[in-house]
Amino acid sequence: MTRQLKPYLPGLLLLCVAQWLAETQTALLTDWFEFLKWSGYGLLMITLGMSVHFNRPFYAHTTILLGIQYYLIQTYLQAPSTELDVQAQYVWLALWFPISLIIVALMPSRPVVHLSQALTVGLYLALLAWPWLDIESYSDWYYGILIEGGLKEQLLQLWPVSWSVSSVAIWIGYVLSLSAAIALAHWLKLPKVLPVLVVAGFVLNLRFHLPYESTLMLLAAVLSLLIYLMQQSWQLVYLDELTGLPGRRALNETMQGLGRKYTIAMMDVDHFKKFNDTYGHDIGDQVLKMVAARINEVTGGGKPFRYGGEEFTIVFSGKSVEQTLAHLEAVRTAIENYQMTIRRQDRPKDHDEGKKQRKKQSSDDTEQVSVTISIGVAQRTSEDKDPNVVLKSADKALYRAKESGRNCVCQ
Ligand SMILES: Nc1nc2c(ncn2[C@@H]2O[C@H](COP(=O)(O)OP(=O)(O)OP(=O)(O)O)[C@@H](O)[C@H]2O)c(=O)[nH]1
Repeated sequence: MTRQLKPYLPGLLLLCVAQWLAETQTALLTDWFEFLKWSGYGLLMITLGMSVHFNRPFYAHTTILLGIQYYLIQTYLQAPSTELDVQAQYVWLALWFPISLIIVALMPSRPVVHLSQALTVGLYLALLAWPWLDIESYSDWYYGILIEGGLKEQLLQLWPVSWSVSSVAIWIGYVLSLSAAIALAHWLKLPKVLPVLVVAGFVLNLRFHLPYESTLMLLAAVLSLLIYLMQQSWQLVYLDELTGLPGRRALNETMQGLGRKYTIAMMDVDHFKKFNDTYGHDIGDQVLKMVAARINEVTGGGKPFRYGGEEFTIVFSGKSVEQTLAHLEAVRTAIENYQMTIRRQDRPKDHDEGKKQRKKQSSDDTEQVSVTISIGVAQRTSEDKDPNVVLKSADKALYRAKESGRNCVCQ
């Protein structure tokens, strides 16, 4: 549970800090208001530039959405909300923001400079345009539906407390958008900043009455965007895409920072070429993910990496070979004992023939497979001080493990 919540923490923490400042530091905020306001626009420009540079359209769109929302709040919504037009615009803007975020999140992934991105901008601007271009007809419509159409009574009946109708509409809109954002971030693996931004919009609307609330929430939201964008760029550079383990670049940097005592283990999946040839490259990929997941569970303070292909490395800082052997044995046996269920490859390609056969052998459709790994391990010595030399010694020990019949640890 805590692992699932962890990605949301940086953004939520920033939102909490912004709320604390809004509650307690009014005098300080008054003195610094102009600076904070223009910093907000500056950070928006930096985030937009970085999103375009790193080809991250989702981040570019959310930065634009935040910027538009902030500009409209500063320009049009500083009047008391008892003014009917202001209230009508406020409700529309409050709902437009999370709806546009969901639209942007659902757009198919295309490069940042692509016609579809311009169309997406057009779509959310069109959604926004009516109340600002034609406020009179929009207000007539808004109040027509709400008051003459009886929607106000219906909405208020839904609510146990006597809130204003705009609060009820915003609550319903935000609860739906937040559920959609969490579902998208979780199941479609969309950026975790999406729910954080919906929460930011929600809190902003709940506490709109506080002075400086919109400026603080903009700063918190845009800083969250920047943090998530940098985190994603870091992952692109350092993490291996298939297995999610740190890759070769991360290994090289870790090796540069090692002290006087450390051990390096090199490991390689046994007969993996044969496995690929028998079951296909896609199932080979699934096996590599399974192997990486077991290696990632290594105990004893080992740091796992994907060295490349079907080779992995574990670095134990501050440990001798003897201190690591039990932990490496545990990884080796965990992989040996792991049974992966795969679909059989010999199913007939022809659809009708396939159906007939599946009836006959419905439970035979799958097959259990397992793989083993060989491990070579070496530690820093007074002769071998360079981590690259230690790595080469571990590689030689791996070769000996292969020669000794595989599925074992050699030093
Ligand atoms: N599916 C898949 N296969 C990979 C990947 N990277 C490397 N391979 C395959 O891994 C296999 C490595 O084969 P070899 O180096 O000949 O070694 P081996 O068959 O494992 O034999 P031993 O190491 O001697 O036990 C090759 O067939 C590569 O195509 C990958 O990312 N995915």
